Amino acid sequence: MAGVNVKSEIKPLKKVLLHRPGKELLNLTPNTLEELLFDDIPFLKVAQEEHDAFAQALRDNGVEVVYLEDLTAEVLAADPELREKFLLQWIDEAGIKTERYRKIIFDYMQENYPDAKDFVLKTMEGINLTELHTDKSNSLVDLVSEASKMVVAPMPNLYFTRDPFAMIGNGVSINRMYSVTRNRETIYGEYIFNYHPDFKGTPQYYSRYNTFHIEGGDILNINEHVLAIGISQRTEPDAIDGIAHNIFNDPTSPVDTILAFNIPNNRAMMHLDTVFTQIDVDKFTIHPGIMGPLSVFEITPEGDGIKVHEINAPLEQILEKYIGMPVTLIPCGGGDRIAAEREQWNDGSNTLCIAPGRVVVYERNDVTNAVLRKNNIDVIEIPSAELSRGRGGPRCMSMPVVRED
Ligand SMILES: NC(=O)NCCC[C@H](N)C(=O)O
Repeated sequence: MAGVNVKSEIKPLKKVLLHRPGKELLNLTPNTLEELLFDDIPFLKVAQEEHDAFAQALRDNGVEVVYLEDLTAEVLAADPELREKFLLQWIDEAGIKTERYRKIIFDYMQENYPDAKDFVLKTMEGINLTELHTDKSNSLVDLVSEASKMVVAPMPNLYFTRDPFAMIGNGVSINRMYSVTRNRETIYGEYIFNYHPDFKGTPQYYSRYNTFHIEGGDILNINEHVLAIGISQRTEPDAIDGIAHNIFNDPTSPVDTILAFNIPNNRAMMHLDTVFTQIDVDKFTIHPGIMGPLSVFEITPEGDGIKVHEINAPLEQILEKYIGMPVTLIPCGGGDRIAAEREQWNDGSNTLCIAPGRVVVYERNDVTNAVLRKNNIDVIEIPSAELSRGRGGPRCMSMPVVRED
C-alpha cells in the first residue's frame, strides 16, 4: 500500500510505522538519561518482546506493520551514492567536527556495515570510542565529552515513531524537534519521504530545518477538515502558525480548521497525546490534570494568511461543535487523583485507536483500562514493564500511515 492517508484518529488502521527498539537502548547510561529523555534503562530483551507483542496485536487486527529501519534500508540499498550522502549528513549531525574523525567514522561504517539494514541499525545504536581503531596518542578532546565514551550518541527514542514525522491527511510534517537528541531522528524521515518509492512526492507541511519546534505527539487528525495541535513543551505556537499556512495553502488538503490546545509545559504532559486521545466517534480519554489550565484557539484561513481566536467554552462543547455530536471525556485513573497521576505517568491516556471503540493500551494501567471497558471500549492490552520507561505509550510508539476513509 503506497502513500499516506490519515484523516482521522479512529477510523480502521490499515498501515502503521514502528521501530523495534534495538541496541541504542544498550547505550543509555545513568549520566546520559536526562539528555536522552529517559527515566530509567529498559531491559532490551524484554522491551523487544513487549514491542513484538505490540506489533503482533496490530497484525492480528488486520494492520500492515512496516518498520522505520526497513524503509530507510530500502532507500539506501537502492543507491550507493545516496547512502554516502546519508552517512556524511549523519556524521555531521552527530557533531563530529574534525576531518580526521569524520573520515575514520565514514570508513568504519562503510567497511563494517555493508548490509543496508545493519548499517541503518548501527546509525541508531551509535558508536563507542572503543570500536574505532584510532591512534591513542592523538587528542580526542574535540570528540569525546568526559561524561560519555560514545563518539556518536545513540538515538534511544526512535521507538516513539509518533514524534519525528507526522501524517496529516495525505501529507506529512517532517518535524523540527525540541531536543538535540530527537532532532537527529528526523533524518530517517527526510530520506524516506524524499526517496522511498512508496512515499516520495508526499506533500511536506513542515521541514526539519525550520527554526520552531513541533512534534507528532501534539498532532491529532480530528477529521478530514479539522486538525488539533498541542502547544506544549515540545510544540511552539510559531510552528503551528507556520504549519497552518502550509496546510491551508495546499489546494489538495481539505483541512480548514486547526484547533490549538494550550496544555501545561512539563515533562509528564510533554505532548497533547499524553493527556488527550480520541478512542471512539464520541469518546476521548483525558488526564483530569489539564482541565483547569487548558485554553483552546481556533485557526482558520483568511486571505493569504490565517485568523486566530480563543474559544471560550468547556472542552466538551468545543469538541461537540467540531465532531457534530455530544462527546464523553473519560478521565485517566477514573475519578481518583493518585491513580490518575500514576497511570498518566505510564501513559494511561496514550491509547492507540485502531477502529472506532477499539484501542491498544498498556496493561499496567488497570484502573484506566477498567474505566474504558465500562464505557464499552474494546481494550487490547499489551505488556509494558520495560517499554514504559521511555515515557511513551501505544500512541507514541506508532505512526499511522494509512487509515480507512
Ligand atoms: N508522543 C509522545 O508522548 N511520545 C513520547 C516520547 C518519549 C520520549 N522519551 C521523549 O521524551 O521524547
